[in-house]
Amino acid sequence: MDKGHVELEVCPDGVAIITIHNPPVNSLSVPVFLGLRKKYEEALKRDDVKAIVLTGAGDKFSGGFDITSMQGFQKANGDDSSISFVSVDLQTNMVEGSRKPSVAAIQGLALGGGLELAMCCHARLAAPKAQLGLPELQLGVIPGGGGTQRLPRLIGLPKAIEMMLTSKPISSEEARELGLVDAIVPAKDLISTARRWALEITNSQKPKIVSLHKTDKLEALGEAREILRFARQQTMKRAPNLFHPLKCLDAVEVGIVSGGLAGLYKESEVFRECMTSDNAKALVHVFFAQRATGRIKGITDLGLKPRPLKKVGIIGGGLMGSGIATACILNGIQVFIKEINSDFLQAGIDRVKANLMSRVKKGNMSEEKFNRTLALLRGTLDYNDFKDVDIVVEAVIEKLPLKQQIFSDLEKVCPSRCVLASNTSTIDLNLVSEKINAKSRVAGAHFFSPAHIMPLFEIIRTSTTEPQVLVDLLDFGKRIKKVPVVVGNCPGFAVNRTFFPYTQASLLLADLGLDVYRIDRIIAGFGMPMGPFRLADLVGFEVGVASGMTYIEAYPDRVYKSKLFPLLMEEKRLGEKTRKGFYIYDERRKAKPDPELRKYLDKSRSLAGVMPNSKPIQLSDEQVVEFIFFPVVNEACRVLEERVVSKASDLDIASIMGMGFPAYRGGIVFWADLIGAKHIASRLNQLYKTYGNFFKPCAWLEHCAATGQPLSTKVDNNVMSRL
Ligand SMILES: C[C@H](O)CC(=O)SCCNC(=O)CCNC(=O)[C@H](O)C(C)(C)COP(=O)(O)OP(=O)(O)OC[C@H]1O[C@@H](n2cnc3c(N)ncnc32)[C@H](O)[C@@H]1OP(=O)(O)O
Repeated sequence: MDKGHVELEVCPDGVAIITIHNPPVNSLSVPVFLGLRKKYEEALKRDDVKAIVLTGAGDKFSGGFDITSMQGFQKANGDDSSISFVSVDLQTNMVEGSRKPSVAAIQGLALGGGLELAMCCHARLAAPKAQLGLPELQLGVIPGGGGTQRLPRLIGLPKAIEMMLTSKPISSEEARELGLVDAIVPAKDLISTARRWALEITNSQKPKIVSLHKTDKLEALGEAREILRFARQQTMKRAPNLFHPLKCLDAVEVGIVSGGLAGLYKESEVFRECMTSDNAKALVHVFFAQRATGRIKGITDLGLKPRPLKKVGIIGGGLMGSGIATACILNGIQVFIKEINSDFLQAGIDRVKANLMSRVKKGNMSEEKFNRTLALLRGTLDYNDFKDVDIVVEAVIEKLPLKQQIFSDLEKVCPSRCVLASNTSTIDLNLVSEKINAKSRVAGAHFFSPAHIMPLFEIIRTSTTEPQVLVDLLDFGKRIKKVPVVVGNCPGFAVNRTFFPYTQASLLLADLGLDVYRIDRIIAGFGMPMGPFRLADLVGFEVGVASGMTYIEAYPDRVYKSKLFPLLMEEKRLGEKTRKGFYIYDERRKAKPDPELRKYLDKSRSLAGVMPNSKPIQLSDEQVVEFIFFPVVNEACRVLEERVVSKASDLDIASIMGMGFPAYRGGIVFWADLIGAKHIASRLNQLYKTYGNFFKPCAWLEHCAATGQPLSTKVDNNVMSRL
């Protein structure tokens, strides 16, 4: 596979243009670094070269270090000898330390190692709207090409720390204001201006700035230490399970206390250490897995192109319908929302307005943009406006006859090319489409609530869904900035099905005498956005119980039926919306533990009768995590076994985007493989002996435990059989 190269062209004015070629983002692979060294050696040696312009081919400077090689280094257990020359020998001594000035001509993006390379140059010119940033932390590593040293010296510590810790890029315009970029130049004039600039540095008409030696933007030592102390505190609060952000701050501090070069050595040491951490492996896996969800054998490799998408029809303006409508109009797609009467319609439109207004209130949307966005929404009480829609998403209550009627109507009124999708989360799509002829146009479009915020978009294919329909829905998902994952048609589809044991195992633990608030603390400490009981309050018990019933009916061999929900519901404790569930809520919806919960727990425990000798069981935090997540892994294995997803990494992404499973653990299957099937199966077998079938390991898990095969290898042939 071509891993890129570097070209050198010497112009008549004595400027050498060194260009990185490695599409699509000019990433810095080993051959690119070797090429840079070779071309720099040549340019520095040649008498006809007075100055250098460094740039990227096409419309991008560089997207940074080649992340595929990072996976290679991880597999080689951190052996990075092939790039150990980069930070000091190439970038610091050869580029930055050279007598001949270098000017970076930045277009499109300069991220990670790309920006680090640019910061070694003696000036940086950027085309408008380029993106500049150090996003390494989101890959579980730290900037390893001098970023921890040069960025603070160029723009000051607070902003540099913010850019590194958040991984968020800034625009060329902001970079110019901060001093990271010396001038903004129209793209067409970028190279010619950079050439002139480089010659002016040679002629001492412009300063030759060595970033690593700059001190004017650095705070005094005492102040710098205070800034770092505060950043560490915030980091520990925000990401208590991650060590690499703290390590990044350590590298910054060494540079401030002992000088830039000492900082570079510290940075290299930390970079190597982080690269082989489980978190970096997980986050790099997530980077590629997320981009792979849209590639499905037998669907996206058929040469089909998405059909034009201008108008979407949505049936139902409830919570889901209004959320889906919001996601569409936010991304420029016209929406017709249909309701059964004008009151419901108005309520639906008001929900969309409220969704948009919350952006305005947070300062993320102007009034003008609010009005422009809302103008894309139309309400209707009949199907007249559905004559030219491209996709319809039905989002009404979970009643099969109603859905069947709607699909019959849609088949009559919508154009024959129109995709007919249902947002059902529990009903078999084959039943939804049973009464229509156009079964090939039917698919599931399962959003997660709130639909305009949650990133996952499950696309459900039935045995009759045409590939073209899936290609259209994949495109729709991308257009509305979701991560689309195509899954098979089974109760709960991929995500809800995999996670149904999550709530049930938690309920069993509660019936075994564990404190529900402790369970929530442990699970939130593991990295979930909130614990299972807080989540149940948020979702609402009525919804929770209805979906729980689906699994009890579909998978009766492996469910746990607790009485806790019904007991709470009898007293109208329905969760956050009634301000009483497992927690009690004040007017600002802040959750507080409720001492009254005890009586419901006692009753549920006595009805369940699972506590040995009526005494609570004792479990460590780690055992609680295993008790709750190992049954989830077990169900994930069944999902793989039945080929509900086309590859294990799709389930990883679905668990992260749909359930909030921590990305730095790589997703449910990746995490399980790090632990190993052997330990998981053995623990589940112990629990199975004590508590029964709910924990019985499935065949695929047992097979992997016996053979050492990774769980993720199940669906490597990318064929879905469960449709
Ligand atoms: C030593 C250093 O300090 C360490 C580092 O530099 S670590 C790397 C730091 N850089 C990054 O984190 C940038 C990662 N990339 C991105 O954020 C985005 O890809 C981007 C903003 C560059 C482009 O986004 P977008 O236009 O939406 O395209 P996107 O689909 O993400 O990427 C296009 C292709 O380039 C690949 N790609 C992007 N950045 C890459 C990189 N740094 N290395 C290898 N491949 C990369 C993607 O995998 C994708 O490949 P595919 O088409 O086969 O799926």
